[in-house]
Amino acid sequence: MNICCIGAGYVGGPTMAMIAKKATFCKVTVVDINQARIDAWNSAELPVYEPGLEEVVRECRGKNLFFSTDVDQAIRDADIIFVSVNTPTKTYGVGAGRAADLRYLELCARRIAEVAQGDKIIVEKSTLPVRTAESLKRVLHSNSNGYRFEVLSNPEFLAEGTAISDLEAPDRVLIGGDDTPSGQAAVETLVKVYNAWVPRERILTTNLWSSELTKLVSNALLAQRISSVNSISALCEATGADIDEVAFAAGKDTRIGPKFLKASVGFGGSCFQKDILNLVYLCEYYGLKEVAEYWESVVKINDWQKDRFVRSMIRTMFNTISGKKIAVLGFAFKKDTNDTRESAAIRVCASLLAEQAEVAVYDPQVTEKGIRDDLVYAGVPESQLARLSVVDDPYAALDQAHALAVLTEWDEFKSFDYDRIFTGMKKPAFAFDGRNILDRAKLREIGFEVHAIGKP
Ligand SMILES: NC(=O)c1ccc[n+]([C@@H]2O[C@H](COP(=O)([O-])OP(=O)(O)OC[C@H]3O[C@@H](n4cnc5c(N)ncnc54)[C@H](O)[C@@H]3O)[C@@H](O)[C@H]2O)c1
Ligand SMILES: O=c1ccn([C@@H]2O[C@H](COP(=O)(O)OP(=O)(O)O[C@H]3O[C@H](CO)[C@@H](O)[C@H](O)[C@H]3O)[C@@H](O)[C@H]2O)c(=O)[nH]1
Repeated sequence: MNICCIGAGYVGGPTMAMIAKKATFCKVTVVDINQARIDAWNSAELPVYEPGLEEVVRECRGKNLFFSTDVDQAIRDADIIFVSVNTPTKTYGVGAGRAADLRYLELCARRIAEVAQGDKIIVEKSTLPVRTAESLKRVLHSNSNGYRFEVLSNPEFLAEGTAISDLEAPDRVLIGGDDTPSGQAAVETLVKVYNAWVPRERILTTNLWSSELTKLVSNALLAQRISSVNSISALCEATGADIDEVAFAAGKDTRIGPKFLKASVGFGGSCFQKDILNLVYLCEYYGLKEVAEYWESVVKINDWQKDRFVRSMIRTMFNTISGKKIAVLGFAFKKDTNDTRESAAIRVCASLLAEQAEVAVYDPQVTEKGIRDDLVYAGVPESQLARLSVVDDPYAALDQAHALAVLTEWDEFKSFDYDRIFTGMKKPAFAFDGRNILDRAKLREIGFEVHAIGKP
């Protein structure tokens, strides 16, 4: 079976690598218009950092896994075409700041219709608004040369940093298709691919719209848990309760469950905010104002939590951080990834720079260019960026700093030499733990003044 995936990003690359590894009867070609990205996939330095990914790619690349910029040829050769292009929040026109920008997806559909020389199964891998499959079918069939295109929805649930284990043993694979004989046949073809390693009972099949909506709802529910626990973290700080104790005890109720209740400086990542705003836009479109407001509050609490963290830093440091050096530990939106999209660190660093702090960032995986680009995109002016430094050595970031702020939960931060760090810092030495990973008792013993999320 020939599989093509359009879009060699965080999802397309790892997902197709896993299909190539497990469904060895498939030849998988991942294509992209970004030459640099494809070159990187074909090199020793993959464009995506994921534990375990390199091994899978090394095992399959050149055998049944290929990366190419020849989009047309890959489309022509394929029986199944996954579309895994970016679907960012629209920044212009109607729905700006909320709706999903579907222009890349539509371009793919038009290209497929134009160059295909046979019937194809088209799989929506990107996260999309409900009923996108309908538009996709119209674009495909209005431009086809008489060939049939069966459209399926197969949203991806992998989380970054754990992509390989998530793909290897997914909680579920979801496939939505039309309730017609040809639609169901297409669903069965895709089921066969996943069933090469995923037990059949974990492969759920639904109609197209349920599948598309489930993806948005899953992310909304996950993000809602974080905003819920973050909102309570503020109440904990006010009352003397401890958010980790509260979340642990509440999560012991099997109806609530223990996962995704970790208070933090705020959730980030390319998906949660984008997908909730997409859901909000859909609700507004269908006239469901109250439902839209309900879900939008999840994003509002998240922004409030990031701002609350910065306000607390400023208040604690005698109401001014102007000219003070602040060491920021971690810029990625979570550990074990080099991805910074919507990372809480962006808003926090932008605010610190606006307050005229000297910000020194250390992240084990994110490049200086990535960090500067993010801050420029966030609107930080050049004059303020002059006060930003990005260093490879965490101890250099911390030397002579007035405060440290943990913004990503990288494991290595736990084992730093805090005695040495304390000696090199200005006094009082402040530690603001936006991830609750530091050993507060030990740091206090050393002499730090420690502030954590939702802690007395
Ligand atoms: N990142 C995640 O963890 C994750 C998880 C689940 C779902 N998703 C969803 O998957 C989709 C892709 O996300 P991503 O993080 O992989 O995005 P990405 O930006 O990393 O990758 C998308 C790729 O598509 C390419 N592309 C765009 N238009 C193209 C075209 N016309 N022809 C060929 N290539 C084209 C881009 O060059 C880019 O390399 C999004 O809808 C996202 O919401 C992402
Ligand atoms: O208890 C928690 C759990 C997560 N986070 C933060 O939430 C964000 C998102 O984390 P996570 O969900 O682990 O990573 P993503 O890669 O964004 O994955 C989410 O978004 C993907 C894209 O749609 C989905 O496929 C995944 O199922 C969904 O978990 C990160 O900033 C985390 O630090 C918390 O603050 N507290």
